[in-house]
Amino acid sequence: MAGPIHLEGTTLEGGGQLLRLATCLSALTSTPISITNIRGKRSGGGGLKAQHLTSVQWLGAASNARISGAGLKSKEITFTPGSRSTSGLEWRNGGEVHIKQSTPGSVNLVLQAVLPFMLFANLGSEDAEVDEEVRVKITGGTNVSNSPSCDYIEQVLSPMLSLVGIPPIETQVLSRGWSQGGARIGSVTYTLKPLRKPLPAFQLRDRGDIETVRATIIAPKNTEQQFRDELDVMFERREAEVFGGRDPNVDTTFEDSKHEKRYYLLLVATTTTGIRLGRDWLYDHGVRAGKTDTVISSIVRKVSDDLIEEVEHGGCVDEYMRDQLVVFQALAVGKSNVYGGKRKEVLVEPSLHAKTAHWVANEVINVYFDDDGGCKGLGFGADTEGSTELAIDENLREALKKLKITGD
Ligand SMILES: Nc1ncnc2c1ncn2[C@@H]1O[C@H](COP(=O)(O)OP(=O)(O)OP(=O)(O)O)[C@@H](O)[C@H]1O
Repeated sequence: MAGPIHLEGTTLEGGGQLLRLATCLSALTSTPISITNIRGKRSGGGGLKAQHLTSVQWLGAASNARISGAGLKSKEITFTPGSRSTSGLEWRNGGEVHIKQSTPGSVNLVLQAVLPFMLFANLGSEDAEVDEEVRVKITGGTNVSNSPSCDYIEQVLSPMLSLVGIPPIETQVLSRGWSQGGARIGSVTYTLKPLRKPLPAFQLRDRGDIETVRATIIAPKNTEQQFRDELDVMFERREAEVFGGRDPNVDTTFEDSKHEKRYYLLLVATTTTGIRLGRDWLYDHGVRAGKTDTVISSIVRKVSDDLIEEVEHGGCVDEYMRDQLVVFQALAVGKSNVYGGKRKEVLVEPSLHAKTAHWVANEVINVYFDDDGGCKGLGFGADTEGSTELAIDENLREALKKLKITGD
């Protein structure tokens, strides 16, 4: 029998996303994998942090996997899932799933690892009551640097997934949990509906015009007015860059961060075709007396610069969505396309995270991403994997051409 598929953890981005995607695809498709040098490109020696370990253990339990080597800081694991037919619905526990972290590790990186499993796992399982909702409560950090915030999940990821055919995911933040330095553990409940049918291929090609921008500010209460004023000035000055020729439509919400060192801003643009582009920044340092204005204006400047860059490329995904959609393209039935936009007439290259996700999907389930962001998915859960299209061998196609019969 062939051994597990080996993945070298320093490949491309070489971080935690490689591990999350690989174990999730492994668990779903019952494909044994081994990963060496886990998070090998991260400082501090790499290896599994609590957040990564939580995800691996949850996926392992849900797929009846044998896991060897998994512990805090471990750099190598072998993950051998049991047969999915025996996993059934055990992981759902009557529609409730509770994943506890005792550290403020990002709840949304745990979600990133487990969500595709939860959505797809019951496809093809005869006993599955697939229309039942699942409430997933995860504790940890709700707003953590270098990861999606709960606000991003609610305002960007969930609406984008709805556009590609995943039922809307409802977000309920029960309490905020902030990352290191005065860490606080929070919790959030996501309510989702596992898929009843294989995911059809999807096309995200038409960006449309920017219709609205929503600004979400979470900061110490006494900074609300400064933030609002700074945003008003920015939008007045940069209206044309954000909205093109359309009337500006900005909606701003403010929440007290209840933490003197936590300033968070998320800007989300929604287009006429329903596309969402989001950019954010969590500023988590102390602010010296008299410097609050400077800090707020640099947060607003940075996030608006980033959003405008996303608007200007004309693509249907922001940098982060692009890698987070990869798993859905990889599992869909048929060829999905995601237009990433152009800068100076040249296609925007996928980020290193996106290229890493392409590589992992190729290694574990043998699907291929082309340079334009297209991928013919595995067709997970379909009777014949990947086959809504009639598969015609190239030789046969040539022969048919000679007979003037097309196979298209
Ligand atoms: N500001 C953001 N908004 C939305 N998503 C984000 C943001 N920053 C990062 N991400 C996403 O979070 C994921 C981070 O992956 P990464 O491999 O860096 O994870 P990690 O577990 O933090 O790894 P490591 O600890 O090894 O850095 C990627 O999917 C990336 O798109």
